Amino acid sequence: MNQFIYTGRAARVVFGPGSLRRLPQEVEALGARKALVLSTPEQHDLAQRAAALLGARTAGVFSGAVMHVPVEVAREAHAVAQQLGADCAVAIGGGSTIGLGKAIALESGLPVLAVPTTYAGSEMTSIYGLTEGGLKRTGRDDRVLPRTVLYDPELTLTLPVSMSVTSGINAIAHAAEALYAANTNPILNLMAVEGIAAIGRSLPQIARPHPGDASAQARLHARSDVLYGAWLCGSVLANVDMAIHHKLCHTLGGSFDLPHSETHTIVLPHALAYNAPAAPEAMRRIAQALGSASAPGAVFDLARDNGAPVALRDIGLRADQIDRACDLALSQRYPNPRPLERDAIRQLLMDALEGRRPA
Ligand SMILES: NC(=O)C1=CN([C@@H]2O[C@H](COP(=O)(O)OP(=O)(O)OC[C@H]3O[C@@H](n4cnc5c(N)ncnc54)[C@H](O)[C@@H]3O)[C@@H](O)[C@H]2O)C=CC1
Ligand SMILES: O=C(O)/C=C\C(=O)CC(=O)O
Repeated sequence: MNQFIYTGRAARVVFGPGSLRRLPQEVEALGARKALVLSTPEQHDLAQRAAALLGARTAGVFSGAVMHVPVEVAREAHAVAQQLGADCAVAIGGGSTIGLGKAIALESGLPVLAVPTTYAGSEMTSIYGLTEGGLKRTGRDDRVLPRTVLYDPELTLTLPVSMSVTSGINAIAHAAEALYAANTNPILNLMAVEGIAAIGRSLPQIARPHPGDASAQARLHARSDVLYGAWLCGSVLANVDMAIHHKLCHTLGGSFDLPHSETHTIVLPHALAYNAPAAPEAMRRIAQALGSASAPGAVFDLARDNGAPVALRDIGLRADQIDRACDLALSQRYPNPRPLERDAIRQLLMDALEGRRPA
């Protein structure tokens, strides 16, 4: 029998090709007069484009966003926002840039307008992450939830194929863990399955388009479908507890400096295999959404067949770091369908290190 608590989140979502053009209206609708535009150094030109669209509503551009939001960068960006008298932050980019917007909001309460250009899903969550002294901590605070999100699939056309695949699987991870979270509910399950299915069917079209699918329209259609899936997957992450998969990835990212979406992509099949005996219904739904008989196998194949890395060794982890990663991951308590068993988690990490396909 259903029994659940569901808190709807209040973000305004504008979705569709060309949505970026609505930026000035949407900043105005927030009641803001001066926006600080945030980006990574690599997306400085895009930030300048957003600033040009905003015209007199631009306070300035800060292009210093860095993955996992080091506290030093968060403090610097907050100081710049104060100096320039910004009353709103426009975060244009992936999870790193949106994370920086969240860090400013956490400190100052400034509203954030997010324009995501990857599939990480951070724009839909009130989860923030900050890294200090080699440790990443995450928290939840409603102040950091972006008030408005502009999803413009045209902005994702430049996302390299490799990053598109790993970022899409990062989004699948949110939905997969939602399906076995103790605090999930029927609405979230629907969104999770739909999100996984959209990403599962359209990622291969981005990575390996058939000759007939190579037109600009077909490419945009596939990008739009994956972005739609990412929106759903981010929305479900916002409402559930993160379990072993996300905790392992945060440990590997925060303490071993591994890249975020690649780490998610490699660890997810093994985290699912770990939890499979304790969460059979979630596995059935994930497998079905991906058109397969096995959830761990389907995620592994989606990565491998579309050119993503499948071994932690290949993105910089060494075998002699596994024990420390295991200790760090076990040093926190968090809900997980299967109890946290050291030997089995060590084996999970070894399998991920070597890139073995889960049985
Ligand atoms: N708080 C939350 O709910 C979530 C937070 N995150 C956080 O987000 C960070 C990772 O974000 P990601 O989106 O994976 O990567 P990212 O934001 O670090 O982007 C990776 C690189 O790709 C570039 N890039 C992004 N979009 C592009 C595009 N369309 N075209 C060309 N280049 C583009 C960026 O400028 C950057 O150089 C991590 O710190 C992670 O913890 C991720 C998911 C959810
Ligand atoms: O670091 C954060 O901002 C917190 C959450 C996530 O990164 C979610 C994820 O692991 O994709």
